[in-house]
Amino acid sequence: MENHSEDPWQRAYDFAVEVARKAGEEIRKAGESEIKVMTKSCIVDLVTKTDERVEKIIIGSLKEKFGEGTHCFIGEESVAKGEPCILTDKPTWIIDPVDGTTNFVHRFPFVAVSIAFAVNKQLEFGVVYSCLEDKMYKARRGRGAFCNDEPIQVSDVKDIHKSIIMSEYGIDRSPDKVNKIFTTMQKILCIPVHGLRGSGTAATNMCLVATGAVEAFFEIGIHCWDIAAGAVIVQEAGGILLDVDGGPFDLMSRRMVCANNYIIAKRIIKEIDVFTARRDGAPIPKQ
Ligand SMILES: O=P(O)(O)OC(CO)CO
Ligand SMILES: [Mg+2]
Repeated sequence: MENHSEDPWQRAYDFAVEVARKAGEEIRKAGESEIKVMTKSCIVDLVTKTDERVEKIIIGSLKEKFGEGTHCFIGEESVAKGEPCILTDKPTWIIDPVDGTTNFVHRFPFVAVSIAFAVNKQLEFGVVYSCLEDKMYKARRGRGAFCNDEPIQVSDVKDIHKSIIMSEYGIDRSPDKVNKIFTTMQKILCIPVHGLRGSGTAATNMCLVATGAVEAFFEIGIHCWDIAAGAVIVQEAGGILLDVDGGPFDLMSRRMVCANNYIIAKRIIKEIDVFTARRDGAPIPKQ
C-alpha cells in the first residue's frame, strides 16, 4: 500500500506530469487541423477552442483523481470566463493549458502546458511541457529540476556582457506601454548583452533560464498561470526570482524577473522602466 504521510504531494506531482503530457498530445493533434481563432480582452489577446478544451481536460482529470471539492483551481480560461483568480491557503492548481496561444495559432514552434501546485500559498511543484519540442520540464520544491528526467541547472555566467536575456512584448499596445517596453529592451541590449530573445511563451522562457541556455527572463503583464510552474523550475535549477523593482517576487503581481543569479538580476533591474499591471484577482473596475 502507498504511504504518503511523509510525502503528501508526490502522487499529485507524478499525476501532473501525466496530465501535462496528455494535454500536450491534444495540442499537437489540434495543431494538425484548422485552428479557429477567437479574441478575449482585445484583438491581439487570442484564444482557441483548444485552450478551452485542454483546460477542461486538465481540471477534469485532476478532479477525478483527487475528488471534487478537495482542491482549488486557477485556470487561465476559467478566469477568462469569470471564475475567481484568488490564491488561498488551500491546495490550489494553477494552470495554463496553452502558454503561447499566439504561437499555437501561427504554428510558431513553442507552445507549453503549464501546471503548478501551491499549498499555503507556497508553490510545491511545477510542470511545463513544451509539447512541440516534446520537452517535459518539472521540479518539486527541494528536489531539483529536470528536463526529460535529466537534471538541469542555471548558467554560471556573472558578467552581464556575456548573457542572453529574454523578454516579451505582451498584449497591451497602448503607445506609452509599448514605449516603456522598447525603452527597457533598448537599454538592456545596449549594456551590451550577447542577445535579447523571446520564445513567445513565458513558461518556456523560464525553462530556458533553468537549463542555462539564457541568463534571465523578465516581463510585466504576465499572469500567475504563465509563471507559477516555471517559478519552481527556475528555483530548483539554482536560479532566483525577484519583482522587477528588486523587491520580493509576488506570484499575483503580474511582474517578474527570473535569473541565474542576483548579479545578473540586479543589473537588468537597473534598466527596467517599471510600470504596474492590475494584480491577478483584483476587481476589474467598471467602465
Ligand atoms: O499564450 P498565453 O497563455 O496567453 O500567455 C502569454 C503571456 O500572457 C505567453 O506567455
Ligand atoms: Mg500563458
